[in-house]
Amino acid sequence: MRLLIADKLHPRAVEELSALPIEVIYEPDLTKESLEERIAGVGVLVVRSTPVTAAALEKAKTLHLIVRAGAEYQTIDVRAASRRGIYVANCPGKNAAAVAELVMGLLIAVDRRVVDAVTSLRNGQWRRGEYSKAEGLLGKTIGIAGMGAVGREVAHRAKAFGLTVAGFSRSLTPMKAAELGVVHAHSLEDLASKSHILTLHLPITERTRHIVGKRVFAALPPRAIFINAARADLVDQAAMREAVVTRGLRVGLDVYPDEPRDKLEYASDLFGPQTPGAEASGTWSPSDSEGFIYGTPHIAAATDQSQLAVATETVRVIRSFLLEGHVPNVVNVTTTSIANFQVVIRMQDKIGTFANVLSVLKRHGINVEEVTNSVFEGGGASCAKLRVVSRPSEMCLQEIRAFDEVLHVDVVTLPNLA
Ligand SMILES: NC(=O)c1ccc[n+]([C@@H]2O[C@H](COP(=O)([O-])OP(=O)(O)OC[C@H]3O[C@@H](n4cnc5c(N)ncnc54)[C@H](O)[C@@H]3O)[C@@H](O)[C@H]2O)c1
Ligand SMILES: O=C(O)CC[C@@H](O)C(=O)O
Repeated sequence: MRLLIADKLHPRAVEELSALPIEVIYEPDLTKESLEERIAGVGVLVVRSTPVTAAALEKAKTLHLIVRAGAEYQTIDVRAASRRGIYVANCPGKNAAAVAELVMGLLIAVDRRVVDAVTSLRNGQWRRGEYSKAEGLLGKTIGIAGMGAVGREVAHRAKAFGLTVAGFSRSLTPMKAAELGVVHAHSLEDLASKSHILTLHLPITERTRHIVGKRVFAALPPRAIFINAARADLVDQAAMREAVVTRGLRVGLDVYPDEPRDKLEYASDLFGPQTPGAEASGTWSPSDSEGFIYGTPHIAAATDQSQLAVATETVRVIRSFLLEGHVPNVVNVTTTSIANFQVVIRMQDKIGTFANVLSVLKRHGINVEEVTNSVFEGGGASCAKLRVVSRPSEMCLQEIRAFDEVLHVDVVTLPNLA
């Protein structure tokens, strides 16, 4: 089988994958288009940000598994993969610490105007008075939207800075919030109204797209700090820029709506003055009462620690698939079965017995949803468990029992498996 790594992956993982019984092809520069040309004949695909489209999957006749070496998987057409019976797995939480570290970095950088202070020193200036006006973090409240892997890492670090943590998240109940030591918010606006700092750690979905707009910014106090190291499309960009001008919002970003993929240039007016008509110049820096935007070029997950943790998890997923037939972190296998009954069949482990049982079920119009089969020591007998939607009739069961090789047949109503 062939394994194609279509993005940069930590060298240690490439080495470990090469020790598995699979031919490893490392092509980190593949793009959406060139992947379509290279995917034929591949059994396992590893990607980070290279998109996997339905068009590529059309050509992926031998593909079994796609591993996204990262947290989310929206760059993969998961529906198209599911239609073709291809597993999609990810590496949840493995880069969370690195993202949280950058969030804390952006937070302090924004509060202390570190970037402008350094720029000023680089220009030969000593503007100590101007850069001595930070508000400080101790005693403030940070609102965390999305208390998943990254959100919790941020909470942990924020507490060490003496911040009160408030959280809003889909499944965060007041009781769970109390257990985590965070103030519970029942909505994003409620969270903003309780916070001096708002940081986003939500996934992008149809429900969360542009979830942060005018009302959320209006609920934040003037001069609040806003951090987004999650996804740009969570935010109404125009509303954010307006809040910078009208409410002195101070912003730290790692993600952008128009991130360049294969270029080294990024022409943007985001980091200059936001006031309409104000001229940007190389030496412009915000006054101490002005809002502003700082940014990093989508590097939150890019620490060596994080890349190694993600790569190690990628190897674990592939090794488990190849050696045990099990896919950890799979995201596209249904977890809710429509089966209502389990047919338990003990039989002699002989060629054709199982096929005979299936042909009886087929004749009686019964579709099998899930199957497990265990072989007993010595190899003489096996026990198959077939999950089905409708209860097989007595006649159907009698036909199965009539085979000499069938030792016992039982039907159990799910989820009562005793
Ligand atoms: N900048 C980067 O390099 C970088 C790196 C890693 C992750 N990320 C992004 O950070 C985000 C969070 O990552 P994570 O690993 O913590 O994910 P996660 O799945 O562990 O956490 C997401 C949290 O959001 C909550 N949530 C989902 N939908 C919600 C909704 N509609 N309303 C309220 N809460 C909702 C979930 O319950 C969960 O607690 C993702 O968007 C991810 O892509 C960015
Ligand atoms: O691979 C990367 O560096 C991007 C990471 C991040 O955006 C993710 O979704 O995990």
